[in-house]
Amino acid sequence: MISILDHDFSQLNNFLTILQPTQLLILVDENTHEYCLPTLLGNLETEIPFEIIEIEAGEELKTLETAAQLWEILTEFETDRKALMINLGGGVITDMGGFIASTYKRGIPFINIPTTLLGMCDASIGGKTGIDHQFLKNIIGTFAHPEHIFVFPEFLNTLPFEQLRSGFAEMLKHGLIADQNHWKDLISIKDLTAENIFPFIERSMNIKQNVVGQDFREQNIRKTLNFGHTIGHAVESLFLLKGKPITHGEAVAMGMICETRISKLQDLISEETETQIISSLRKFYPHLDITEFSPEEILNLMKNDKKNSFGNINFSLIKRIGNATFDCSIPIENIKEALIYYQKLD
Ligand SMILES: NC(=O)c1ccc[n+]([C@@H]2O[C@H](COP(=O)([O-])OP(=O)(O)OC[C@H]3O[C@@H](n4cnc5c(N)ncnc54)[C@H](O)[C@@H]3O)[C@@H](O)[C@H]2O)c1
Ligand SMILES: O=C(O)C(=O)C[C@@H](O)[C@H](O)[C@H](O)COP(=O)(O)O
Ligand SMILES: [Zn+2]
Repeated sequence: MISILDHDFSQLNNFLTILQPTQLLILVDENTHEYCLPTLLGNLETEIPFEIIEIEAGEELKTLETAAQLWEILTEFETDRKALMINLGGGVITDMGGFIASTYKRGIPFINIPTTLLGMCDASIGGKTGIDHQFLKNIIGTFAHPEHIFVFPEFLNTLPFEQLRSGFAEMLKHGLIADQNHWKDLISIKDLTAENIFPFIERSMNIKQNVVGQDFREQNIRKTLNFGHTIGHAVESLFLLKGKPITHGEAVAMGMICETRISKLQDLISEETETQIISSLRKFYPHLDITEFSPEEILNLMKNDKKNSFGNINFSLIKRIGNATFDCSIPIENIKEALIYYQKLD
């Protein structure tokens, strides 16, 4: 269940009164500690004891090492199964916090309070939790729904532009895979500001919720939410590995350009549609220099994509704007051609 709330914390307070957890564990990173926690604490009306757990910000921390530290902290706090984890942050915090909560003592309840655009429109919804391992994105994780998602759009006021643009990529993806009008609305935005994006956030949340509602464990249609991620995740991992992390949304935007090209190479879309999608994405996202990565390196990482089966790299592709398909096994030559095409766009 999702509640979008305009500085109204009463629903959250009522939720806590009804649930009566034994303890609150509020997971934050250094930035959400500074920018979001004071608002949350200033509005919580509860006698339930709480602990603040802070980790450093960034994808680099979404690891097994951090997970082990967090599990240890919970045992030190003697956290029991009736405690509630509150994930206050972006996708790193909700992925990591959801993973810790869903595995500690085989699972304690958790709620997500997303503080980034990406978290609000995508990561906090749908119950995919997890961590990266050996630079493979989300390779260890669980499917576990939060008890509730509380969205306070005011948290976007302190979000840096690059992070807003990152979340916007997932919104564009929602338009491309499920709703032509949403895509049109989004690409018409001239200036990417929280104020301009705000009217379209709920539509993105609904698209994600609707898809997840049909296929929680990603056996079929949920794979369309992974459009842009087969290549995007591999490239995101490589930048992380080289110590030059990029945002998830930048990687997904690059992945969507390549996977749109693949959709064309597979004759799923016309040249006109291909051009429209790629030129719109390029308007919002700077070109990524991937020349230091060979196509083989990228392909190698894609071998561990979670959508693969029987040794095939399976893609989710576009059939038309607002409609996607999945489980498309693509010849290696076409994948390489799309990567070379992207390099030449610079
Ligand atoms: N589970 C899912 O369905 C899902 C979906 C999409 C992405 N993801 C994952 O989410 C992660 C990316 O999430 P993200 O983009 O939110 O990154 P993030 O959590 O790293 O947040 C981005 C940056 O913004 C800062 N920040 C957060 N809220 C802020 C605020 N209100 N004001 C100022 N700064 C703030 C953070 O400290 C961080 O530095 C990736 O690991 C990605 O794989 C998961
Ligand atoms: O919720 C989903 O399903 C998605 O694919 C949404 C993606 O935007 C998100 O990045 C997700 O974490 C990717 O999942 P993964 O299974 O490819 O790790
Ligand atoms: Zn994503």
